[in-house]
Amino acid sequence: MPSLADNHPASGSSAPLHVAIIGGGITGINLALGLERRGVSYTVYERSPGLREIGAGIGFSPNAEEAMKLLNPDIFSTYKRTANPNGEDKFQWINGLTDELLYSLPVPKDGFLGCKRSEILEEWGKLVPPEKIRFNKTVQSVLEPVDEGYDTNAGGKVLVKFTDGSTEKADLVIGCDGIRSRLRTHINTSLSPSPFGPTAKPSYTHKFCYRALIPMPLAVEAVGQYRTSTRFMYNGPGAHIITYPVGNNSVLNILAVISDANEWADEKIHVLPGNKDDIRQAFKNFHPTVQKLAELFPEKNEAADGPIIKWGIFDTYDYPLSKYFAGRVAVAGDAAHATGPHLGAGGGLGIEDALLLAELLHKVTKLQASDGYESEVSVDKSLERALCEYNEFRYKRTQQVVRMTRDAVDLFQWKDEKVAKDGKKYGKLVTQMFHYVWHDVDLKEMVDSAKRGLEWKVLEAALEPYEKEMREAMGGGKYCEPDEDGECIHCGMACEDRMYCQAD
Ligand SMILES: Cc1cc2nc3c(=O)[nH]c(=O)nc-3n(C[C@H](O)[C@H](O)[C@H](O)COP(=O)(O)OP(=O)(O)OC[C@H]3O[C@@H](n4cnc5c(N)ncnc54)[C@H](O)[C@@H]3O)c2cc1C
Repeated sequence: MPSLADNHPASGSSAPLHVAIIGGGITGINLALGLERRGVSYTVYERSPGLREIGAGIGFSPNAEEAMKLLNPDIFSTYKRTANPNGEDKFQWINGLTDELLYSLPVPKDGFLGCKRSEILEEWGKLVPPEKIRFNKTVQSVLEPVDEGYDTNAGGKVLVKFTDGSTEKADLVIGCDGIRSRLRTHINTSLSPSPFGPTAKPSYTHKFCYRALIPMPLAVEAVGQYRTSTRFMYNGPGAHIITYPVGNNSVLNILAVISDANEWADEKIHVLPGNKDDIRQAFKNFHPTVQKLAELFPEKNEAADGPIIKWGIFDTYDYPLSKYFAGRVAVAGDAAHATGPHLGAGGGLGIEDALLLAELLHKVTKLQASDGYESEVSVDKSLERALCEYNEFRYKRTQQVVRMTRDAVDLFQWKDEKVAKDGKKYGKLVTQMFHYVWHDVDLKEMVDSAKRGLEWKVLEAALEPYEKEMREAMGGGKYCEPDEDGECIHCGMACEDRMYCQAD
């Protein structure tokens, strides 16, 4: 099937707008590669000295795979090259107390593959031309023409200020700067009066996790060949473990998620020194298979010669943004809608966001270059309309996934024990949730509808001055006001239909 990306040149043509992408994580790099493919000018600003991801696994769901194909076929082929082949095309849940199969959900053929995070990001990063990504650039603030302190010499562009004192200009700034996004704060403040005060902040979900990549021979010794060959989740009261192989079956990715009645010690830091005893304690009443998996976690963080890391799971459920943009600043990925990991959806949603943004921005450049009325609309007005479409098509779905992810972890961790242990009821719920993430969006339809909406909105904006002129030429720009007999009370003309009043 032809890809949307097939319609675009493999980069090159100079475009009349420039986009600043803040953050070189999964979302930022996918967006960069989508714009690259469509010849839209951009620069990525990343605060780290290089593209960095932690040593853990990630699985990309079928919707994410589809979005990759449509964004840029090179994204998809790189993913396929890096991803681990499925042992079996299914996702299997085990009752963690009895070690019996609870439910098995088919995944599309060769789909929902696991990768090493560091590897996939590094490989995608190689596809971005080096001159288009700037490292060691931490955004401090952004200023738009309406903001106090805006430098009027900046020609109406958005100013991006960095902590090193430097400044850059762009027509549009897209914050792909993750769960603790500065750009989200900027938008929320700009959208005043905001229902959530000055920060639409992430909050602690009362779950924390431990993550590790275990050498495969050790994992096989613990739980056997089959259980390490494909994706499994072990559910139980207050905790669950998920495992799947990555790195061409060289390591087993393992994630233990544990419920926590306490508050998180410091909301500004999402990782804290951990202790393997947390894991032992959480799974002490589970089946020996799960206890063996729990034992696979290291006692120490060897690389840092320190304690293992405990990750707080935060999301934007309690304090969401009310809109994903303000003026010419937008957010995408976790910056817009951070979600827990339990449906394996966050990364994929960021890639879907990137697809829509890339397509809409490309459309703006095409409208600007057209010889129709649309080209008379300024770039900034067209961009604001593009962001309206982006918000319209992304807000509902992404917020729904944030909510559903909280329900999913409750299900995995036996909030309702009866349902959690009943394979039929459990299967129905879990299928609904995963299918919502995987299939509830037709990405091509989303892109086409949003582009049609943009075209219409830009045309309306283009015709506005002509309409005004015409109204004025036809009598002051007021419509007739009919009396009971259908005659205008001002000019006396018959006016069953709306028409311009001829009175002076
Ligand atoms: C335990 C766990 C397991 C998960 N498993 C899955 C899974 O299997 N599948 C899935 O799809 N999702 C999964 N997710 C979610 C997924 O990891 C995230 O949704 C995804 O990484 C978000 O990518 P992002 O690019 O939006 O943000 P990030 O990855 O957070 O990237 C943000 C980037 O912005 C940079 N940055 C931040 N602030 C600034 C600044 N001021 N200036 C410049 N740069 C800045 C950062 O350095 C970083 O590089 C999981 C999450 C967790 C916690």
